[in-house]
Amino acid sequence: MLKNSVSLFKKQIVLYVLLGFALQFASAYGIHTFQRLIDRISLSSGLGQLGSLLLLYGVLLGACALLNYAAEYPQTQLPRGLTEKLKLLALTRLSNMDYRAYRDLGTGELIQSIENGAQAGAGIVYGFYLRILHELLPTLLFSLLFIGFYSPGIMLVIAAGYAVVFLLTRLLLRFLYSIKASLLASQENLSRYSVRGFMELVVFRLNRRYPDEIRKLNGITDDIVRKNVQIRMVHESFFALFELLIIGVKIVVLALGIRQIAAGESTIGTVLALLLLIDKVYSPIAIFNVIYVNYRLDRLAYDRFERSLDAPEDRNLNRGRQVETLRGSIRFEHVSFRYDADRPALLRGVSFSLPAGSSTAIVGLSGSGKSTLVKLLLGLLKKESGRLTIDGFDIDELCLDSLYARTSYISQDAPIFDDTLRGNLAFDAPADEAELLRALDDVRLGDKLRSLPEGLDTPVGERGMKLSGGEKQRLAFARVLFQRRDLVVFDEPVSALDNITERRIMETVLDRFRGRTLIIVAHRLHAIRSVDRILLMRGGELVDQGRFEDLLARSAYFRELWSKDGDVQAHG
Ligand SMILES: Nc1ncnc2c1ncn2[C@@H]1O[C@H](COP(=O)(O)OP(=O)(O)OP(=O)(O)O)[C@@H](O)[C@H]1O
Repeated sequence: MLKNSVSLFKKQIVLYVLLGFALQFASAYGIHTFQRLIDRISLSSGLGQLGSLLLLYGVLLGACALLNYAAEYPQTQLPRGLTEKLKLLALTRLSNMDYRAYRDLGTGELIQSIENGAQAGAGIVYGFYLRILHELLPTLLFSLLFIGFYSPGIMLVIAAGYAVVFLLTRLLLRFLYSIKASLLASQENLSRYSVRGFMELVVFRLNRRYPDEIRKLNGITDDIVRKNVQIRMVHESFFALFELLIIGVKIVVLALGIRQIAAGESTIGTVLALLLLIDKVYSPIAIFNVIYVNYRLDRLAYDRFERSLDAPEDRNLNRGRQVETLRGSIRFEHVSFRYDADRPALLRGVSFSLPAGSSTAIVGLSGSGKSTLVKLLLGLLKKESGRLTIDGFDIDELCLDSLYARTSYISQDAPIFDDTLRGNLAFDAPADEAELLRALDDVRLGDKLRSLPEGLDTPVGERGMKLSGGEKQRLAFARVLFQRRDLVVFDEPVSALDNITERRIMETVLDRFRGRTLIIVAHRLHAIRSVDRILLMRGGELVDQGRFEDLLARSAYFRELWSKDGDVQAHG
């Protein structure tokens, strides 16, 4: 992902590096010009040329200021741009991810890991590689060039200083590495616990868990603050030691310089220029050590981020035979599936065949595998064995994205997302307002809509929090009615509806989708009495199938379910 995001900023990167070389050349040449100026004045020689030297010095200082200003543009754009693009690339990867791998990711941890990882990725590119190319390399190159010109012997003192700095850094890194690793883990934990606390107010309030949750988060926050302070203090100790080292080198150079001036072997200008160049030549090495430490720490966060998104892609989401038209005949032949390799298969040898344009209900007790079956049929989960065809084509050969263009699905868990009513019905696609209203009227949400001052532009809140459970389900129904796709799959769409609303909506749905393939997972059997076929699931097996009356007549298990359903209706 890092390479992809870098390739988006090629031009800015080249500009940034060139500006760095130009700037450091102007700066080092400026010091050299300064030395010549001082020597002309102190030695009172050639004062006639002072004006042109002064002008050159001014031009070089001015060029430094302008180049510094010009560098502000890529300097601001690159780190921000790289961070944001990495986040987008993370979402792109997520959008193609295998559904099961996605289910295994924890939202809170993932969000924090993406935030940390995107910043770390930008830190690696901008804070490390580009800083070396833009600043450290040119500074070092031009400073050494001019120092070599004045006094090659000083290079030895500089080399000895470099060795000390490197030894210090190695010690530092080992220490910082372990603090950073545990800091990242604490940050992800903090995010995980706070996200669940923020999202699940009712669960935590009614179970009276907030004081404990806050206490737990308090401990983690203290730990994060402590580790951040530790990292900072260790970093700063390096700078303090480094400054002492430079002071030592400068005193030695000054002492030698004074002796040489007294002996007439050097000039005041040369000693001043050397002192300035020593600062310049050491600063890249100090900066390098700090950014190298940061680079290694960023790598830690970035690798964590890559790992969390390093899940397999859905192999036929965007590949395979395009579904141009969908008649909707579905066939399962001895299909088996398991969630965990070390546990027995959940679905075993399931076989059935649904003609195009028929309506089917899948019924059975909780945990019998109904939702799993539906997710296999939609290609979200992949079967372990057997054959599953849609319109005669093996689902593994179909391009799922083209199947989804012709399919509507309402999942069991909140099918509503954070947007307006209009957004939840039509996403961002332009939609005919009258049609949207008709769909809302069909699910008895028309009156509610007309009472809202913002109408279709009313926000529904995160996961539809501003709607009742039944309104959420009805809004999801309205989306499906509005979409009018060829294959429609509902996974327990009516659990939050009262009997009267449920019956009306089911009648509307069966009527509107007559002639299209309709599959409904249902707990309440009275709602699906009129479907063409019922699949009866028990413990991961398809134990019977047929019309409602036929099953009632021949299946004791179906009668048992029906009698429980009757109890609910009688008491509900
Ligand atoms: N991601 C998963 N990993 C492991 N096991 C899972 C996973 N999802 C579901 N299961 C298990 O598979 C079994 C069947 O689940 P499924 O959701 O298909 O049942 P269901 O018949 O739709 O139940 P319900 O009527 O309660 O929705 C359950 O025992 C469930 O715990």
